[in-house]
Formats: sequence, C-alpha cells, structure tokens
Amino acid sequence: MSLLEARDVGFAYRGASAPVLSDVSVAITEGRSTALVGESGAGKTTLLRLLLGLARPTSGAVLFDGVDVRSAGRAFRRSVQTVFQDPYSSLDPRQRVGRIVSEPLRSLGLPGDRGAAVAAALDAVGLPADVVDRYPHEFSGGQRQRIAIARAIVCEPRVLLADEPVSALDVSTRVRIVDLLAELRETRGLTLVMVSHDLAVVATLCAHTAVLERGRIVEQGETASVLGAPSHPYTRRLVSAVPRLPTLG
Ligand SMILES: Nc1ncnc2c1ncn2[C@@H]1O[C@H](COP(=O)(O)OP(=O)(O)OP(=O)(O)O)[C@@H](O)[C@H]1O
Repeated sequence: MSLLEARDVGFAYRGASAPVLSDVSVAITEGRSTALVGESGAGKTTLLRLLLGLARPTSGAVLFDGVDVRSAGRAFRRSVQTVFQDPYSSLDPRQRVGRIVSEPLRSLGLPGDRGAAVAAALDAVGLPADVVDRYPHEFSGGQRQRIAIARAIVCEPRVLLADEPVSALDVSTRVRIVDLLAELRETRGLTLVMVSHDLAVVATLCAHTAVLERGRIVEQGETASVLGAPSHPYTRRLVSAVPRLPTLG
C-alpha cells in the first residue's frame, strides 16, 4: 500500500475561476523518493500543501496509510515532516536553535529525553550539539537549512516533504545540502517528496518523478526514463530548457 497518496485530486483556490489541480494521482511508496516538477505555477506547491494536509482537496482524497490525512491525526503529523525553501524565513529569529529543533517533539507531546533527541538530530545534519544556545541569525544559509532539516527529522518521520529545499542557497552549499539529504535518505530510510526546478537535484535525489503541467500530471515514472527519454512534449521542453555548458576544446 502507498504510504502517502493523492487520489484523483482536484483543487481550486477560493474565488478562483479555474482549478489549480485536476485529477492528480500520485502514490508515494515507502523508500521511493519522488520529485514533483513543472513550470512555475503548475501547482507543485499546492499539491505539496494538500499532501501535508494543510488544505483540503476540492475533489478526490489525500490518504496516509490508507486514511484521509485530515483525520489521520498524530501518526500522520509525526510521520510526515517538511522543509521549506527559505531557511531565512522558516526559522523563528526569537528562538534559540534548541527550542526550534525540539518544537515537533513538544507539539506532538512525544515522551523521552528531548535534549538527547535534539543532539542526535543536530549530529545527523552535521552540526555540533552546542549550537542549541544560539539564534538563527548567527548561522549561514546552509547552516540554517541544516537546522530546518534537524527540526524536520527530530521526531523520526518516514516522509520528508521538501519545497525547493536548496534553491535559496549558493551552488557549493546546494551540493552539500543535496549530499546531506541523500545521506538521510539512505541512513534513515527517509522517503523524500520534493519540489524542485533543478533537474540535476531531482535526478540525484529521487528515483521517481511526476511532471505537472497546468495542474495535471502529464507523465510520471522512473526519473531515469522520465527525464532521460521523456515521452510527453511538455517534459521534453522542460528537459531541453536546462542550460548546458558549452563543451570546451
Ligand atoms: N493562496 C492562493 N490563492 C490563490 N491562488 C493561488 C494561491 N497560491 C497559489 N495560487 C495560484 O495557484 C497556481 C499554482 O501555484 P503553485 O504555487 O502551486 O505553483 P508552483 O508549481 O509551485 O509554482 P512555483 O514553481 O512558481 O512555486 C498559480 O496560478 C498560483 O497563482
């Protein structure tokens, strides 16, 4: 059974004349990381919000372990965590890192040694335990994204939904955060569901890719075939729009 699934989902924003998503079906199985790609405005972030249970589909359903996410409760909130694009705005500047990272443990009311769980999460993202007493403004963009990832994994989720997790970072930091996400995927068995415009990042992190064009899935399957030998003209355009460096010499 799918871990997380959008089944025939349609969605329209209140007051909008046209739907943003139509008949979208995506099944996330455990261990199979999935990328959502498509041009700006295709509906990727909206689909991610529906998968997170932050909005209700106008038609169809979003299911976690076969249960509607809107009624799936604590098991769902613990199992599905998220990382956003902008590490500058996603961390509360007034809170120390220790409090930020432990927030899911508090809001889920999980028992156990919270200090130890926070230290383990920070260690997993490559940050020393003593950062707990510092504030977000004391860190670089890449370090802040590590803090956001530590917060997302502290309650040991099964799925990490990430909306453009590296696009706000400079190129070398981007590579290091992609490496970190790949490592977490391997060592923790985390299933990534990721929105990215960067097809190289998609190919590195996700074995499965779904292509959205104006709110509809036009193609989905193994990333190697979707991006390597696209069958839909829209996917071909997306792939051919990736700039290539001129070959030297
Ligand atoms: N809160 C909102 N109210 C009304 N319309 C919205 C809202 N959020 C997004 N939209 C519209 O829904 C459509 C899909 O937006 P969405 O952000 O899901 O696309 P996207 O594929 O993630 O785009 P991008 O890559 O630019 O982030 C767009 O036309 C957008 O203008």
